[in-house]
Amino acid sequence: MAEGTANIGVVGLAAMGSNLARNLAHHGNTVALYNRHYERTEKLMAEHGDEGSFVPSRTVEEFVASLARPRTAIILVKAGAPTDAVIGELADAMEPGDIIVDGGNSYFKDTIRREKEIRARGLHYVGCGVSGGEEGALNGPSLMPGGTDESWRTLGPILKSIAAVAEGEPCVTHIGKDGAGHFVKMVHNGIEYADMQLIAESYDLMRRGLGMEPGEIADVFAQWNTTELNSYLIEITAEVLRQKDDKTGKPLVDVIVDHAGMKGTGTWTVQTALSLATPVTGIAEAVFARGLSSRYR
Ligand SMILES: NC(=O)C1=CN([C@@H]2O[C@H](COP(=O)(O)OP(=O)(O)OC[C@H]3O[C@@H](n4cnc5c(N)ncnc54)[C@H](OP(=O)(O)O)[C@@H]3O)[C@@H](O)[C@H]2O)C=CC1
Ligand SMILES: O=C(CO)[C@H](O)[C@H](O)COP(=O)(O)O
Repeated sequence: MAEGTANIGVVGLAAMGSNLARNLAHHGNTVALYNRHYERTEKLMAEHGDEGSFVPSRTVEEFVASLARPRTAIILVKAGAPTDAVIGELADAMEPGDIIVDGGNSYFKDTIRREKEIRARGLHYVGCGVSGGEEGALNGPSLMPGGTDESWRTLGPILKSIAAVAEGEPCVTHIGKDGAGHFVKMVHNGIEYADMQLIAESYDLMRRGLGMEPGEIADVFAQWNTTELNSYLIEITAEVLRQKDDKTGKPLVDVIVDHAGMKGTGTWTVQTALSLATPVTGIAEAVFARGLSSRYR
């Protein structure tokens, strides 16, 4: 197959993939682009195509041909069957030595299975946790890649070029083989569940226990954000509590339903902890609270 000029590709151009592709382009990478429905690719090119070097494609074959060897493609699509579908298409078009990276929130046991299947075809497979949400994907995520040492040699410099920087160091390290990266991302998300539950319960104590108004509680969170409690979640909690509903003028928090969805990473963390006899009581309570919240409609 012909060799292209892009040193990295992104498959899946929704919120995460489009921002990660832009981040890669901002840091001097030539980025191949592919999405199942071409409209997303067109939108990214129309709105941000002038931000760096992009090579858009309409088909997987065209996408793979636009990559330089070893061809390296990061997938950011829905976890589960969609990820398997995209891996299958890419593996059919790629050649031995090429690298498939799954940046989605895949279950680590799926990653172990996929790594074995892909290795048997002579390709490298890297499950890579991506943390920081859409904002992080654009401006600097924390990255948790697994996979082989060989794939890390190609991928490492690319990931270091786009990662967040803390204390002078890029927030990326080679976590270990096969599913190690997604295992760490799963536990990271479990901790995030517990953190969000702590925030929700602190709000509830102030609101129902002390009878404070959302604006007053926002001030408390904003003050906490100037102390050792400083974090992105505390910062945006203050912002969220200040939002008003356009229609009623009431605090938005009083208008929206108290229903928190979940995609599964917190549940996987607790299931894994149970099987390892490791207590993660705070995370378990957070998962139960999200389950209970699903009764509110
Ligand atoms: N959002 C976030 O804050 C974070 C998300 N993640 C993970 O990153 C991944 C991407 O997240 P996000 O950007 O929110 O996108 P979504 O999880 O909403 O997935 C949408 C993308 O998946 C593609 N897709 C869905 N089904 C298929 C399929 N069968 N075949 C091919 N492509 C398919 C869509 O293509 P099409 O446009 O054609 O429908 C689209 O590009 C997910 O695994 C998510 O869990 C990780 C960290 C943070
Ligand atoms: O991975 C993430 C952050 O790190 C995403 O925000 C993810 O969507 C969170 O999952 P859930 O909806 O289950 O809380």
